[in-house]
Amino acid sequence: MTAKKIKTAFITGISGQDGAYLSKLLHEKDYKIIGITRNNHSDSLEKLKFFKIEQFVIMEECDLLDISSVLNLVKKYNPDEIYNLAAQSSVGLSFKQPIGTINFNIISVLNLLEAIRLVKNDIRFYQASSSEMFGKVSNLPVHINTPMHPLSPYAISKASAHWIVVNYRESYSLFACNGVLFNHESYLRSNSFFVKKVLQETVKNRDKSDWTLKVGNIDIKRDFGYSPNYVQAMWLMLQKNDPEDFIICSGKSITLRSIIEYVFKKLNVSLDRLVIDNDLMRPTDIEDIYGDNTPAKVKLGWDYNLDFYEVLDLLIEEELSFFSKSSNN
Ligand SMILES: Nc1nc2c(ncn2[C@@H]2O[C@H](COP(=O)(O)OP(=O)(O)O[C@H]3O[C@H](CO)[C@@H](O)[C@H](O)[C@@H]3O)[C@@H](O)[C@H]2O)c(=O)[nH]1
Repeated sequence: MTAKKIKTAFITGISGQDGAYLSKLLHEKDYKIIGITRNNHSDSLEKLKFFKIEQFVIMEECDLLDISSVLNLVKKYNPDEIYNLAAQSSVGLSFKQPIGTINFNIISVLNLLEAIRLVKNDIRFYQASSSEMFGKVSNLPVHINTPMHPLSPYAISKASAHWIVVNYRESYSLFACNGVLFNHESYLRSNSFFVKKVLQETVKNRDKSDWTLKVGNIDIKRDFGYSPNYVQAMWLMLQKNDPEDFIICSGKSITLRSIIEYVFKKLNVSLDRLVIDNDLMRPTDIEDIYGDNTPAKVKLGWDYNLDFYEVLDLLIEEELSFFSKSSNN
């Protein structure tokens, strides 16, 4: 009997929400995981500690803008798979830091692909691509070939990275693919993002008489899903026989206002607490977007049927439970 080969995976951006859920998934599948962060601070491990898996991940500090560091790391571990989740991932921040966002989100991808091409061209590469790059869409749902009209520096950077991946696949026959993920949430989401901000602030402050929830444009629609299920699609994409890009989404959009109304109702909070703050509006924003997840379901066997209100029920429960634990400590 031959022993099962242990696969090695790099996860860049391991300290984020998706990094933690993907680490958990790969750990359950017996992968050797190399977690790559910009700074190896103890807070990079926070989300891995949530699942008590930090001791199973080898952490490496690497500046993805520095090709020599990337080359050395690839030579050191000879990974089978690279999941590139590292990015300046905030659309809002990208308007304030357009050059930093565009520089990092494009050059880091090029460095990783160059390292694969030069060192070991059978490494399978997953790129965290984004629905943001479709931007101003005139025909919904979005398909993988829908024309792009990016509306932010972040979206422009992700569109460029997306095409770099396609170009390396077509030019050098690399197993490189884009997972075009729409908004996806979880308890581990950073609180600078809309859904987590609404949940965390409301659970924490709802009994304070002077508290208000300040938000930007909430009369727009987005396609929201659940992160633990979305990382499964990332893994499935790298197990296929041939590399291909996929849209990963729920298939439906809902207004941000309806999310606030749902959360407030569940937590008995009056809508008088809602304040629209013009400073939180973006110079441009997508009005409505949802995608077609049929190819992911059919070709990858990806299973996703959650309605976002079901996801919200789950997230409200988790937020309440962790908030009461932290208040009791
Ligand atoms: N963050 C935030 N967003 C707000 C607020 N008020 C309204 N919004 C609106 O809420 C929507 C969602 O914003 P975010 O949760 O910040 O996420 P995002 O900009 O859509 O980007 C996320 O999803 C993309 C697609 O998967 C990712 O590519 C990106 O990295 C990020 O995870 C945006 O239209 C934003 O303008 C607020 O107070 N805070």
